[in-house]
Amino acid sequence: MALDRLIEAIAKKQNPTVAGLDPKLDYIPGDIKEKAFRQYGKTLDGAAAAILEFNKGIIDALCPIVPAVKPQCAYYEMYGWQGMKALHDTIAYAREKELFVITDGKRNDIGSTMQAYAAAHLGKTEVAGETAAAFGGDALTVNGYLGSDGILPLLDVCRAEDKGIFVLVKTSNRSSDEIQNQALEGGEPLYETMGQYCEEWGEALPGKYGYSGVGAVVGATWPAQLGELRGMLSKTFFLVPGYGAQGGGAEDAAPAFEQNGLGAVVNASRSILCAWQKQNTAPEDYAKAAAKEAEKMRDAILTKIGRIRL
Ligand SMILES: O=c1ccn([C@@H]2O[C@H](COP(=O)(O)O)[C@@H](O)[C@H]2O)c(=O)[nH]1
Repeated sequence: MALDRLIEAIAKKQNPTVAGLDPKLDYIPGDIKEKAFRQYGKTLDGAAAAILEFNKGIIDALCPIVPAVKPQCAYYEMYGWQGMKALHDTIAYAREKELFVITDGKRNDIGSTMQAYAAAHLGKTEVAGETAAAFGGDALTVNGYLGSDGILPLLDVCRAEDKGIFVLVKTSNRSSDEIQNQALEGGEPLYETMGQYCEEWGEALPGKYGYSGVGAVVGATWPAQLGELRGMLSKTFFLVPGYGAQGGGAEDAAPAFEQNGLGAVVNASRSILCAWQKQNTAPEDYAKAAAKEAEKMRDAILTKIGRIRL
């Protein structure tokens, strides 16, 4: 089961974090952009070339440190098909370096359309009897708020292709309580019900460490809810965004973990990608600065949760 691979990588590297690859052009050193623009002009091709070179530098520096990366589709889609090619090439490069790839697409739709998303991001696409993996990540973030028919098609693909999903349960953004905290008939907040669905959907994808292939997204910006959901959802592994730029810290993320240090992987994107700007590092050392920031994040979380034991 795919999340077993993530869990093993977390334990091997003693690092329960994932580096987000959200490569805005503003975060990319001038030299990389100028080189790409000289070759392709200030065009979508030029932007995509700069993004790919930047990402490769980040991946090279981070692959001994982090178990996983999380490219956010939006930052690639905004550069058209050229950006989507950079997403494809980034995923392929990260997997070559044996990193677990969580594609952050937050996809959802009716069942038939979900089959297409499942093929695109987790499985294979059929072309006249031949098949090919379109993007080839290891897991995809999805929105469960359309209900089971939007999730079930993914589970078949996850089982067949050894992939996983992370379902939005309690998102990190400030206004997530407007809808996700609404009390249902029994008085429980909506996010709890979504969490229970993750446990139910996960029964189809059991894993060897007690967690299923259906994970939940729960923000580090909501530590009380993180702890509450950790207590309720014993088989659901958490993807925890909101660390760093959104204000969450190690203490906030800690309730996502069990006593053995398992249970969650914490994401940071901007704080890692922009570390060179914050630390006032020379632009050519952007990847070293990212590695330093990733180590700092790892150490801060390990100080709170202790050694990770399988
Ligand atoms: O609840 C959610 C779900 C996803 N995200 C995504 O995670 C990263 C966070 O980036 P930072 O720069 O570390 O804030 C980004 O891709 C979001 O789209 C989230 O923040 N919250």
